[in-house]
Amino acid sequence: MITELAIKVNDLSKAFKLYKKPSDMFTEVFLRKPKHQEFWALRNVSFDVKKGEVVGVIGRNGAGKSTLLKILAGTLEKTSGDVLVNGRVTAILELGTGFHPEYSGRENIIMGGMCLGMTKKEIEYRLDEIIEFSELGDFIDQPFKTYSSGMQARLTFSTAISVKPEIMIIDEALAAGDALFAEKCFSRIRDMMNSGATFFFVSHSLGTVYDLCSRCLLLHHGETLYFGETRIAGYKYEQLLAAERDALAKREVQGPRLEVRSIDSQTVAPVVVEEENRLDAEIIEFGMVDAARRPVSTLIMNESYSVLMKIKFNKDIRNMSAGFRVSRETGIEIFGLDSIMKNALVSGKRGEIKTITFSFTCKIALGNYLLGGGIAQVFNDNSFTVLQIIRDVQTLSVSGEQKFAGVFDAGATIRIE
Ligand SMILES: Nc1ncnc2c1ncn2[C@@H]1O[C@H](COP(=O)(O)OP(=O)(O)OP(=O)(O)O)[C@@H](O)[C@H]1O
Repeated sequence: MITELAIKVNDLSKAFKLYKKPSDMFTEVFLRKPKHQEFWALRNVSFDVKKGEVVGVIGRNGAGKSTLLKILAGTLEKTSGDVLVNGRVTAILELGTGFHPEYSGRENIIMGGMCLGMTKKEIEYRLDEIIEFSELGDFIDQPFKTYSSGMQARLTFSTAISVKPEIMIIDEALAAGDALFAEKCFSRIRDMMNSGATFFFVSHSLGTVYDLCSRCLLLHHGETLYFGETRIAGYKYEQLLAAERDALAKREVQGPRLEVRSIDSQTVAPVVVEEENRLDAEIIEFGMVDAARRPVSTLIMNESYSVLMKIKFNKDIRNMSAGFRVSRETGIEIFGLDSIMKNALVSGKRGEIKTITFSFTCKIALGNYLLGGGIAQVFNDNSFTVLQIIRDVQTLSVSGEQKFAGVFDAGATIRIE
């Protein structure tokens, strides 16, 4: 039933006209000579969002996410297709949209609230609550133009949620706030979800999407690559990223190239493509799994996981060390283990396949990480030869409730005497 839908988009396309120089636009308008090229930012996108549903939009830069949100919010014209938005919409598209740079935060809340359809009386009634939520303190009376992007995000979000929208459309606005403010917003979003509000939002953080969304739209070059179950959308997005990272890291990887099989096939762990050029031993499967040994890419704090590594021996090898690393996207290693560190060396005969399981409890901070691994042959004098290194083959994100400061939970305790 259409009334149960908050958003329905059918075959939506958007073309932008690109002109080589500004004068071409005038030539086109006045002389009626076509002087533009068409660029399709969205092509035949269809999906629907049920009332009370939280749907995420993911995709690489330029995929068409903002264009889609602007069309839904009514600030951009579509080229073709049907768009139905059923309910009172509040959109946070760009930080500070509708706010006046010279006015103070307080004045902008009043103006912004009125733009969102509140009466002056209603806003004045809620003003203290909005300022308190924004945590801007004394800065609330400073001009908006002096605010950092995080402070702008605080004011924008605090004002927008005060109207109690039926449908909330958010374009990555929360990313500008710090982690604590984002947490507070997420908890408010959860409250609003429970009271039946519909959310449609863009995020570059898969952890956030996994945390909040029931379904997810993956856009790629303006087209729908996938719409449906959030984990599958996230996995397909990771495949895209991994393929591009793989292309970049190709020169660093020794041995055969890795590919990630589709989640629709039987196995989801990365699998080696067969090639002539065999290594003495090679990693044929590698990836993160949960306690039930199902492949995962989102780790929940304090739950148990394993890194599985399957090695195939192409000749008899004695004493091999296998290892993995979990790193920040900046390259800083956060944790890992080499089997030699635990005096656990792996040996095998030609044709044999061995599976190594590294188990751990997730004690790292919320955020995104990369998983890599490698194998090396260890000799009697403790020297070694690297056989294969696979860098950053999987993107991981950690979610849950963080009850420690920094990047690692060392189990610090408190005693008050
Ligand atoms: N006004 C415009 N005129 C011409 N091209 C545009 C315009 N707005 C967007 N585009 C193009 O449309 C494509 C989609 O842009 P959009 O901003 O929707 O991407 P996005 O997925 O939101 O990217 P990001 O993650 O970087 O915010 C891009 O190639 C962009 O250059």
